[in-house]
Amino acid sequence: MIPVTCALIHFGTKVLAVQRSETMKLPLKWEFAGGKIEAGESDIDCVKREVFEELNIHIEVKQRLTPVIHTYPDFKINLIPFVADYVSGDLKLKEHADYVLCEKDELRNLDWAEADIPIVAEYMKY
Ligand SMILES: Nc1nc2c([nH]c(=O)n2[C@@H]2O[C@H](COP(=O)(O)OP(=O)(O)OP(=O)(O)O)[C@@H](O)[C@H]2O)c(=O)[nH]1
Repeated sequence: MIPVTCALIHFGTKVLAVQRSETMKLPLKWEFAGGKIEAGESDIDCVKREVFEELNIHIEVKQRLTPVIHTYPDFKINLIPFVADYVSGDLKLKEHADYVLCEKDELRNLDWAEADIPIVAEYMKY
């Protein structure tokens, strides 16, 4: 099972979602920025590192949501979500096809990676 972190990043009242590119696994699905935990790395250090690598921004982690274990046809992940605030940096997409800043109730309209669906549902009640 692959441990993966992701961040629901607040920009004021909005939250950031990113779209996977056509060449990534789960092409064109929406997700929260993040990635695989490296050996010896904490989950919070991981999410901060991945967000900077993917988006060129710094975040402050505020809260951990409930992890989701999800089995895709060819791999299984433990997806660990964090709510975070944007701190600094110009947002630049390094890997993703697109991004959107959504109000909470707009998140449901995106075509999410399956593992993210329970996270979006929990965040609705947050
Ligand atoms: N970062 C991130 N990954 C997610 C989310 N939901 C979800 O199913 N994943 C899956 O978790 C896996 C690990 O994320 P990653 O971004 O480090 O991996 P990747 O597939 O881009 O890299 P890879 O091609 O080197 O394996 C991906 O296969 C991705 O599809 C999410 O919200 N954020």
